[in-house]
Amino acid sequence: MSLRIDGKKISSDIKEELKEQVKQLKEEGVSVCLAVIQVGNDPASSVYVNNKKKACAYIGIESQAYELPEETTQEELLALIDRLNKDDHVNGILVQLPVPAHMDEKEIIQAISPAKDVDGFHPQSVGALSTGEPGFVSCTPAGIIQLLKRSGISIDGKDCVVVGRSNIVGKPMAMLLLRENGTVTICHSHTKNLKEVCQRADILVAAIGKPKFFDESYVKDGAVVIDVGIHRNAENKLCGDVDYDKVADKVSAITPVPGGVGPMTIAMLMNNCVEAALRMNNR
Ligand SMILES: NC(=O)C1=CN([C@@H]2O[C@H](COP(=O)(O)OP(=O)(O)OC[C@H]3O[C@@H](n4cnc5c(N)ncnc54)[C@H](OP(=O)(O)O)[C@@H]3O)[C@@H](O)[C@H]2O)C=CC1
Ligand SMILES: Nc1nc(=O)c2c([nH]1)NC[C@@H]1CN(c3ccc(C(=O)N[C@@H](CCC(=O)O)C(=O)O)cc3)C=[N+]21
Ligand SMILES: [Mg+2]
Repeated sequence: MSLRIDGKKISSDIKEELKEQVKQLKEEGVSVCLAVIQVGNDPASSVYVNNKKKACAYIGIESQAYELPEETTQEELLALIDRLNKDDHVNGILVQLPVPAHMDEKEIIQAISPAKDVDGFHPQSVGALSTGEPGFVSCTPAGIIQLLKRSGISIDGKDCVVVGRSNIVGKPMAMLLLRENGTVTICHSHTKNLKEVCQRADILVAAIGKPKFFDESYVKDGAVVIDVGIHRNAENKLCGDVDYDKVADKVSAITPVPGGVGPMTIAMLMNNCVEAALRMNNR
């Protein structure tokens, strides 16, 4: 029997804590406001953006939604970001990724003030994470650390294998596991003997974006498996990078998709917004 790590429950515990904190702050005259920018209308992005708005409403965070047309120019988007950077009422700014192909994602990320970078994607935030300075941490990996901690799973001294090296998931994940004193290996598409490397993991984080890629042959008996992948099939059913049914019996703990890492990403975004408001008010 393995533990099914309940991200839905843990994220709702965190949202409950944040709701209480936001209520307290309001009484002290401090409000929290997140600006969410979506360019174009990719349906998957719209689902996530909606989940973010709902979470804001639940916690008592004001959300401003900017739904810009696909044809928006880079200059128009940069002008909006500049305006939001200067608006003292706005604490967090998020540009939903991916942006349309004609836009420069790197320049957009760098335009957001690090003080409002609740996604933790700005190079200054990334640098702060790696040197241990205060700064915003990418929500998905931060959420995974919370899932482990709140499930009583220790990271200290464990062999951690992260498969995937994207700037928003794999790399910050590795850095956070290192900060928690894990022994960290990062794998990617050039890794030789991927299966053998994964079989050594006490904690395996799957973030490659390939549906049900990891079956029982990739995991050690009793390992902890974190599934970051999210895929929607023709019947609108969600699955992860891990073949849950094949892996679950062999491991000590595993996150499901949906209801695992995804809800935690949203909860950590809310946490970063509250953090941004606290800092802007010198708390
Ligand atoms: N639940 C959540 O909150 C979130 C979920 N996601 C999901 O997580 C998954 C990963 O997202 P993201 O990090 O943005 O993905 P990217 O596509 O940016 O990165 C994928 C990474 O996986 C590596 N990779 C791809 N195929 C293989 C393979 N066969 N063997 C080993 N490594 C491989 C790539 O290697 P290389 O660098 O060599 O190309 C790359 O580093 C997606 O399914 C995404 O939808 C993402 C963000 C949040
Ligand atoms: N600037 C930016 N910041 C992001 O944080 C960001 C982004 N762009 N682009 C896309 C990825 C993906 N992402 C998810 C958020 C919530 C769920 C989530 O709530 N998942 C639910 C299911 C949701 C559903 O029904 O589809 C679950 O797994 O249970 C998933 C994925 C944030 N991302
Ligand atoms: Mg994120």
